Amino acid sequence: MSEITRPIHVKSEIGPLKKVLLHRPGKELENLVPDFLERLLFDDIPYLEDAQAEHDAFADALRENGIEVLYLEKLVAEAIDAADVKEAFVDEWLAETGVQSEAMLKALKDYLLAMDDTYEMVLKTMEGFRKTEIEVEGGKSLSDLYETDYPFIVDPMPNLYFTRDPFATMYNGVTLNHMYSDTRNRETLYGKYIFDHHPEYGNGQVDRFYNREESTRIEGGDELVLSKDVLAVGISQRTDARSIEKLAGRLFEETEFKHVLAFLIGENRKFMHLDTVFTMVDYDKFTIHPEIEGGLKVWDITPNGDGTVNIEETEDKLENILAEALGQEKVQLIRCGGGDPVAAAREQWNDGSNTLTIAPGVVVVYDRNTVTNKILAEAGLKLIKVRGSELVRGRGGPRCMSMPLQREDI
Ligand SMILES: NC(=O)NCCC[C@H](N)C(=O)O
Repeated sequence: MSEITRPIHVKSEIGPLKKVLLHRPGKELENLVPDFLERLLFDDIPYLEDAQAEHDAFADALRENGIEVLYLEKLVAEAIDAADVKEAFVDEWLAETGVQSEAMLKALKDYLLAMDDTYEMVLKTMEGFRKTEIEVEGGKSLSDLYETDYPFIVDPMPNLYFTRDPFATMYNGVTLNHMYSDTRNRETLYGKYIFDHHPEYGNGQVDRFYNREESTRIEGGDELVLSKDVLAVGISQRTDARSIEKLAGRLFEETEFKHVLAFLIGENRKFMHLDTVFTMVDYDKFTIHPEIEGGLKVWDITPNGDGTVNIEETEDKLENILAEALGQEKVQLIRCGGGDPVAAAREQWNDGSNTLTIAPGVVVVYDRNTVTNKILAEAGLKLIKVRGSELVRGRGGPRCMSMPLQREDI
C-alpha cells in the first residue's frame, strides 16, 4: 500500500476516506425565492437552521469515523490571504456576476473590499446581493434595470454545499470543471483560488486535468473513480461526450488509469449526474436506479499508446462490464427501491442511490430512503444514516455533498 504523500490522493470510490471537503450551507439558501428556483437549480426552499443542523450532523458522522473534515469557504479564505489576492479575487468574482453598470460594480467592489475578515467576505460572495442592499446614485445601466421584478443584483450560489460537482479529485489532481449552468459555473472560481493559491493545495501541488475555461462541460457528479485503473464518467445533462474524450487522453498520459468508461444516462433533470443513479459501495457492489438500466450504453475508452485513444461500444450486460473492468468474478447491482417502480422513483428523487462510501462496504445514506436502506443492509453493507429532510431539497445526497481529498489505497 502506497503512503499518502500528496494533498490530493484518490484512487478509488471506496478506499478508507481520510480527508473530505464540505461546504456548510449558509445564507445563500436564504436568497432562494419561489419564482427563481429553476434558474438556481433548486426544487424547494430549505429552512436554513435545520439544513445547517443536518449538515453539522453529517460532518460529525464523518468525524466519528476518523475522517478529517475541511470546509471550502475556509480554504478559499486561506488561499486569498496567503497569496494576498483579495482584490484580484473580487475582480474575477465581479466579472462573473453579470452586473453591467460601472457604478454598481464599483459599489460592490468597495463593499467587499471594506470587509476586513476575508472569511466573511467569501461567505458574502456566496450569499449574493439583494437589490435592497446596495444603492448607487445614477450610473445605472439599462441592462441592470430592465429586470425590475428580479430581486437580486447578484445571484446567490445555493448549490455550493454540493461540493462534489465544481471540481473532482482523482489520483493526485483535480478536474476544475466547466459547468452546465451559469449559476454553478460561478462556483468553480472558489476551486480556482484554492488550487492556484492555497499553501497546501495551490502552486502546482495538485495536478490539473481539466480547466474551467474549456468550452465543453463536465461536472464532478458524473466522475467516479472505480479503481486505480478505471474511471467512469456519465454522458448526461451536465457532461458532454467531448469532455470525456479530452479528459481520457490527458489521464492516460498523466496517471495510471487504463480505462475510461463513458456511461450514457440521457439528459434528464432527475438523473442529472451519474452519481444520482449509480454509485460504488464495495469492491463488487453498486447501487443503481433501475430506470436507467434499460437504455444504458457504455463505451470503453483505452489508450492507443501514441497519445490517441481507442473508443469501443461495449456489448455486454453492465454487471459483466464492471466485473471485467474491476477484475472481479462477478458484481452485484443493488437496485434503488428494490425494483418496485414507485419506491424506486421516490427514493431516487431523494438521493437513495447517492451513497458516500467511506470504506469498502461502509456507506453514508439519508435515513429517509427506508426501502433502499433495508436492501443495502440485507446486501451486507454497514449504513451510517443521516437526516436529510432539508438538505435533500437541493436534490443531492451524501456523495453530492462531499469531495474526497484523500482516501487510503485498497
Ligand atoms: N452530484 C450531484 O448529483 N449533485 C447534486 C447537485 C444538485 C444541484 N441542485 C444541481 O442541480 O446541480
